Amino acid sequence: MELLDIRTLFMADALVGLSLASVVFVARWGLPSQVRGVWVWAAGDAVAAVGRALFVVRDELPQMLGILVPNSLLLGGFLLHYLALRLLFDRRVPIGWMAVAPAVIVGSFGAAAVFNAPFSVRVVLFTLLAVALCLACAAVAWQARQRSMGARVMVLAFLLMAAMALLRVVGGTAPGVTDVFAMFAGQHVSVLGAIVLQIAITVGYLLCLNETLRRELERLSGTDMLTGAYNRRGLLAEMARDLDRARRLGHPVSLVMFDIDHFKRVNDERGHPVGDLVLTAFAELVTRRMRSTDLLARYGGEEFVLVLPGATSEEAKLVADRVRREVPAAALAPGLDGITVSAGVACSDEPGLGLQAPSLIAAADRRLYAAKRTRNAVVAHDDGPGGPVPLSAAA
Ligand SMILES: Nc1nc2c(ncn2[C@@H]2O[C@H](COP(=O)(O)OP(=O)(O)OP(=O)(O)O)[C@@H](O)[C@H]2O)c(=O)[nH]1
Repeated sequence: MELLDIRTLFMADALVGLSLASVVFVARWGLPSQVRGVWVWAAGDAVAAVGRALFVVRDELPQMLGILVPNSLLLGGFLLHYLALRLLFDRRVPIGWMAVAPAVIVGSFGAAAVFNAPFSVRVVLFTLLAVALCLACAAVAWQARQRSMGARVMVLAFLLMAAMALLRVVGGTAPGVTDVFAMFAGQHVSVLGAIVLQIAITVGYLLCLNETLRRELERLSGTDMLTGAYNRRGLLAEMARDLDRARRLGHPVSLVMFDIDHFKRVNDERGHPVGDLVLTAFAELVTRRMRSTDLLARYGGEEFVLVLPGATSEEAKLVADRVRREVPAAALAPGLDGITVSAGVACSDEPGLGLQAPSLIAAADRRLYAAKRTRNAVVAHDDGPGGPVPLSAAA
């Protein structure tokens, strides 16, 4: 082990950190704006790497700088990683915390330099702060562990990093150890471990980025670009989850299929951009009245599907009829009121339907077709050989 000079290992550690920073920095190009904080992570790797490199040349620096700057940069790297993780996982950034932490780091190492604190005191100080920051990073990653393999890798690596920092205190505070480059027990293991763990942490972060991108891609491929509602693909994926949940909990699921009446006339008389406004405003109107567990999808041109988990047929009829009554007065586009909608309602509780997407959609579609006979109507039943009868129609 003596063959591996500690300064050389510190330098290798710094070079690995700079390489990781470059990889993350380059990976950031072309990412959608929803993925936040990637450059903060790269900056964290780079800042910590510069801190490690400064340790190597610290004998050339005045004592004040030699103690204050490398320690602060190393701990600053952890702080930036903490911030980047909160941004990546869409957690609120604790502004107060982010302002206090650098002041604590700089203040404590400034004091250590001014009062020429012995190495053992500085090691304990560094370890306390590093362990606190590692645990804070592990805690943020822990909250995302269920949906992310990368988060699990990071939790493990941050915890090992904290454990290694604690072990280093044992050798670093032993009698006679006066310098960061002293050959104390565990010194090699701790520097080599830091190299391996910083690679593991950044690999975990890149995995998280990949998972975030995959989720975003899935979201986009299931979303209707114009209205922001689900598209047919998104509807089927989300509905499968709702139906599974309903099977487990023994709840019904209702489905309403809406169709805007005479929509072609809007396009023909007012133009497609106004038609687009009507579609968007209709989706907004329904969304404002939905529960958080309901889902709205644009099923086709001017056809929308509203899924109501837990709602009975009667409740779904009320929802559909409320929308039907509100739409004509809503002025879905400037100067354009009097638009009407028709709807077909189906519920899994009805005999012959059950918790199956195709049968619910087919029943609601059949009833919508019946409602279209009069338009401005809601139909919730198939009614005998004469076919479905509108439950409610315009007076
Ligand atoms: N502006 C706009 N129009 C669309 C879009 N998708 C489909 N359409 C139009 O929707 C209209 C649908 O017309 P029809 O199927 O005849 O239905 P309708 O005029 O509403 O008649 P009924 O349903 O019988 O009341 C067509 O003119 C399509 O061009 C879209 O994304 N934007």
